[in-house]
Amino acid sequence: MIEAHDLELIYSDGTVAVKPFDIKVGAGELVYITGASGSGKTSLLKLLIGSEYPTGGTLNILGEEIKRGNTKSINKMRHKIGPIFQEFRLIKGKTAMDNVKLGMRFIGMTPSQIEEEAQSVLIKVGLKEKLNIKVDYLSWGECQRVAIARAVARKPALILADEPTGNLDRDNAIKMLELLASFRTQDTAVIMTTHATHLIEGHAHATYIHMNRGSVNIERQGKSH
Ligand SMILES: Nc1ncnc2c1ncn2[C@@H]1O[C@H](COP(=O)(O)OP(=O)(O)OP(=O)(O)O)[C@@H](O)[C@H]1O
Repeated sequence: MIEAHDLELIYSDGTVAVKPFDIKVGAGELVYITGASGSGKTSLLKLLIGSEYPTGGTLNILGEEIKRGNTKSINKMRHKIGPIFQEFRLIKGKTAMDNVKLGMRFIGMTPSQIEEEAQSVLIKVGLKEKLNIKVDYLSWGECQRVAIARAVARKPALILADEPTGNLDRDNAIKMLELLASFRTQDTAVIMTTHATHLIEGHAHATYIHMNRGSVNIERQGKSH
């Protein structure tokens, strides 16, 4: 799914956000990217979403070579991933259902399949009562769930979430981590950044990417699936 060799990201002002490292992520893996504030977690995730380009090394995601200028490959890759951004990027004035359905436009389902799938995923994330409410009237936590539903309804091969526990109290953070981990299947890998190391430590069958000032240390616990 992901294969990186000597992958590096240095921003144009010279900040070394990700120091060269190698990794392979296979189908069905659950990967946590952890580290202190400013250690490079979001920068690494941006490389994996194709919103930053490697300044060194190679990166292949879902069979596409990710490098500056490879627009076609990057667009192809983006169609196969489900990103969940910190700021959600929902469309205001549209309902939860509409937001999820808009994310499913290009995946070759019939309108009735789209309707059915969008509804089923929104129910799975706990929004059965809010399907037809405009996102403008939903709470922060509910908007987060709409964003998750929109990402997973496309049936992506890779789900990538940036700091999904950020604004949540301990109990809700645990539930959110469990919800995201539940989308891992034999064909789908789930990757997320998180500050909440105390909540994920010891999770069997997970890969941990520990970041420290751009240095990357990878630890695998148990089998990946
Ligand atoms: N666009 C940018 N240009 C230059 N430097 C940047 C840019 N974005 C981030 N940085 C710097 O790169 C380093 C890593 O930042 P990054 O946002 O990846 O860290 P993080 O671990 O995700 O932090 P946080 O947990 O606070 O979100 C930091 O020193 C940050 O200031």
